[in-house]
Amino acid sequence: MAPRVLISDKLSDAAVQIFRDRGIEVDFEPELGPDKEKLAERIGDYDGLAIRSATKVTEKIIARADRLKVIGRAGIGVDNVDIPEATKKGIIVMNTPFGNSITTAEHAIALMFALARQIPQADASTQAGKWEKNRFVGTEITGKTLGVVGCGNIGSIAASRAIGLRMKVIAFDPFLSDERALELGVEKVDLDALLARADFITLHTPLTDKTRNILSREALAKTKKGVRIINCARGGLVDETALREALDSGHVGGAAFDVFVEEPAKENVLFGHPNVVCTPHLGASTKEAQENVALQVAEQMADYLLNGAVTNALNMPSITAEEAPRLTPFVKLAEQLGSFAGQLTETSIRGLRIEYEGDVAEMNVKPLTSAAVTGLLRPMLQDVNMISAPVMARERGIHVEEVRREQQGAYENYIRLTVITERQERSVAGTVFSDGRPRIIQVKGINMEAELGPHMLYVTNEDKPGFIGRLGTLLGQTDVNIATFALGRLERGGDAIALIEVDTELSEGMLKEIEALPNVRQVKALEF
Ligand SMILES: NC(=O)c1ccc[n+]([C@@H]2O[C@H](COP(=O)([O-])OP(=O)(O)OC[C@H]3O[C@@H](n4cnc5c(N)ncnc54)[C@H](O)[C@@H]3O)[C@@H](O)[C@H]2O)c1
Ligand SMILES: O=C(O)[C@H](O)COP(=O)(O)O
Repeated sequence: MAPRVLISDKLSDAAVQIFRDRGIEVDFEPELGPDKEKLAERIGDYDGLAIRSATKVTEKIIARADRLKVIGRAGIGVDNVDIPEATKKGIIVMNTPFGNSITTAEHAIALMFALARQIPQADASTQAGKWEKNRFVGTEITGKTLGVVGCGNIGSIAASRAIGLRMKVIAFDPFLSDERALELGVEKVDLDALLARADFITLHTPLTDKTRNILSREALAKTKKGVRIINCARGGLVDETALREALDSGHVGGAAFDVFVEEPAKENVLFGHPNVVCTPHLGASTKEAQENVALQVAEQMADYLLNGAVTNALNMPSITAEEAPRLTPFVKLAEQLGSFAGQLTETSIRGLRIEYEGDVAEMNVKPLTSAAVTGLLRPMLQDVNMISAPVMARERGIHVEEVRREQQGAYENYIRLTVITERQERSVAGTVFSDGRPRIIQVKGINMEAELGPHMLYVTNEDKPGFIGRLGTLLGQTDVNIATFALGRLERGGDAIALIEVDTELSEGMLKEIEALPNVRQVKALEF
């Protein structure tokens, strides 16, 4: 069945065409985005949801999204998506981090000019027939200082445009390296220095707990008299009430806002001030940017739904379209190894070491590690998936270590997973043969070769004659059919392991009877 995608926001038509060309069924219903009730009713029918900022993908929507595999944001900000809930449910959230950056930086520069020359006010006055030449005396921006708060993709483009306009650019961004600042030609400063020196301040950070009200009342008080403030990033970065007061007192000379604490902003404390310029979240709204993000998000979502390739996901490591088919059998092996170890572990897990050897060590092992952790945690946490597993392991204090060795041993590729508990370390290893099917090749240091089926019987025993016959007879007497039988031992007469695939689920009573056989140490039914 072809995957189905819902576009619930005003995306460029280009996205619809891409989905169709790739054989994906698509419903383009931009009116559903703002209608939470209707969206909740419909979301259960779709594998993919493509959005901009008008669709709020809340916990409630996600709870009804039983088929949903991917949410694609045609744009940058994903603060309208409940990512932890999506993660719990195994839904990938992806965005298009660069497609609208230039356009948004240009909007910030446009707003800076609008403030410097009061263009919207002068336009309104002129068209009202007033010709107020003396009222609109502006300020030249050449030689002025622009303070950039958040010098990432958009902030750095805005900085480069401002440098081109012969401004001096200073930037506050704790994650901006000295090398990058040098390369951009900006001076790295702390926030207080930026506030004290900037003639214009432009904000380009995401809205986080750290950046909320980064321009607070106190911060605004530290700015230079007459400063002009531009916000094209997110509402909530500036205390709007405090800014209004600073505008009223004349301390702040002007403010140009594209984003607001509450959107759509039908009313706002900034509205009506003569030195305020507002646009309705237009930062990304150019034909070029909208085509970029729509095309990109549709391609990314189609790649994921059709081939398992992951690009620009916020809750999953990337997998390219080329590597996706190659990784698939290894993902299965890693999950089986994790599940094997998880089902045998009864005490709390402290750590997990995953060793990749041979060919597989040269692959993108991040998804394999996620699969191994998923398998390991599933016996304890039913709802875990490849997307949520790394977060869940971290939350439970399970330290995950990846080791890669490119040299080959006896196998072309080899994955060994070691679970570390308070009491012991237990390892299980496997490989993928050229038939693309995973095999278990070592359990607790004992070599064997077993393919895992849905119902497995795991028995550890002392290597003594007669054991296999007794076990076979017992299973036969109770009508349990053996599909495959793999054996291994440390040495003659030493520890031995039997891994047997049976056609039916094993009852508790059956397991007890096997446990009672001579020389048996441990018996476990494993499900895969
Ligand atoms: N108005 C619009 O239509 C529009 C369009 C596109 C993007 N945006 C918004 O613009 C913002 C920036 O987007 P981007 O693509 O440049 O993001 P980005 O991730 O490339 O850059 C953000 C920068 O903020 C910095 N930062 C993080 N925390 C900080 C802090 N506490 N103090 C200072 N700097 C901090 C980061 O180090 C990073 O360099 C986002 O919020 C995005 O949603 C708005
Ligand atoms: O984060 C973004 O990409 C911008 O805020 C654009 O939002 P929009 O797609 O709703 O215009």
